[in-house]
Amino acid sequence: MSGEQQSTPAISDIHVPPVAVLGGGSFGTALASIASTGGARVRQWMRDEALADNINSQHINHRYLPDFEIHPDVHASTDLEWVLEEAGLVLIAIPSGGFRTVVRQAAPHFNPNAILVSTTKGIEAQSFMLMSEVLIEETGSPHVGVLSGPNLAAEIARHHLSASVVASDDELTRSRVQAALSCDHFRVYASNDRYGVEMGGALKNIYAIAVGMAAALGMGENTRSMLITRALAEMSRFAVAQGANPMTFLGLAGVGDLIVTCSSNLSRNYRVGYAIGEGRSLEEAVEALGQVAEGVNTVSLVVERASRDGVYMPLASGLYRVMFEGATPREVAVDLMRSEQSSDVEFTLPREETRRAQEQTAARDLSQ
Ligand SMILES: NC(=O)C1=CN([C@@H]2O[C@H](COP(=O)(O)OP(=O)(O)OC[C@H]3O[C@@H](n4cnc5c(N)ncnc54)[C@H](O)[C@@H]3O)[C@@H](O)[C@H]2O)C=CC1
Ligand SMILES: O=C(CO)COP(=O)(O)O
Repeated sequence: MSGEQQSTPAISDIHVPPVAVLGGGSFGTALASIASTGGARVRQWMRDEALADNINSQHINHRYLPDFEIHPDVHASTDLEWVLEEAGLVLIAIPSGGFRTVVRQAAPHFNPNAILVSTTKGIEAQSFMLMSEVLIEETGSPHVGVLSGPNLAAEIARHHLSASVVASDDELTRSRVQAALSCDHFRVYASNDRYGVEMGGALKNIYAIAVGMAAALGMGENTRSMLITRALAEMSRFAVAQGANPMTFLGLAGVGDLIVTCSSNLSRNYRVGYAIGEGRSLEEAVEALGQVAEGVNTVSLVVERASRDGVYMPLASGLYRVMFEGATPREVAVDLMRSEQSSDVEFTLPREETRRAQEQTAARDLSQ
């Protein structure tokens, strides 16, 4: 051995393969630009030829991110085979409703060792599968991950400092994504709780609708804070019952994403909730949006699953009643305020203990 000191390999030493982004919406476009800024060769697939031409000639996605200049090295195309040619990292930003169809179409063109990453925050309706599970089922790849975090596309596009989480049990997937997507305005943290990270991204959309609704009804910051915090309790209760690690909800893909989506008018889910709170029907709210708001479908799927599994989810159930059963937001708010007074952090004081203490106190009072 020579006497020279070996330096520790840094993330900048990791090879960044050509990147393919599937999806021509706001998030796919923001991610393509980040990867290009980081130095990767980037091709972006979309089904709309005019939009692809637009991106290539003017470097603007007029339909989904009109005020933002895309990195000039991003090449858009409707030719899936060309986009996937040589791609070592594939980022999939297709809404959950079309995700499996696109993956099935793309699968024959994936390179055998390509890293496949879902950035979609939704649940498949028929199967209740998360998108990384769909990816594994469709491809059998060992290099599957998810990217999720507080990542409003329009803010990323404006180069506001942002961070996300790559989650995978495959180390190679985590480090390649960190290397490909890190740049001066974007950081990527790693997690091995793929299920928890992905569940966090899907569930927070439900609560963004609820908080948007409360904002439209003129409720204040105490209300917002109560809703966000109880939402965190509720979503982690549900996700843990399905197999997630509760600690994941303390991170960017849990509380981080919940805060941003419940606080910003840039969130489409928040905007749908706001429109309903102003008195619009769900159909009107979704049509006026013209983009995907995953929470609209997620709420039905989660409420049904929670009822099957006996998971207590008063906020999601109340929202479901407003969105699909004609209850008014005010009725639901009153019901929620009068419902069981439970424990704050269930991981320290279980709900059952609070209930038992209340029953014992009531029994003692009755006997006096
Ligand atoms: N926009 C954002 O700030 C963020 C979005 N996401 C997630 O990314 C996913 C995609 O969202 P966005 O890009 O924001 O949506 P978007 O509404 O801006 O665009 C959706 C894109 O997907 C395309 N698409 C829909 N169905 C398709 C199909 N069957 N085949 C081919 N293309 C299809 C549309 O043509 C459009 O280009 C969603 O699950 C969302 O939750 C995640 C983080 C941030
Ligand atoms: O996931 C997001 C931010 O992290 C985007 O939220 P919306 O889909 O509600 O716009």
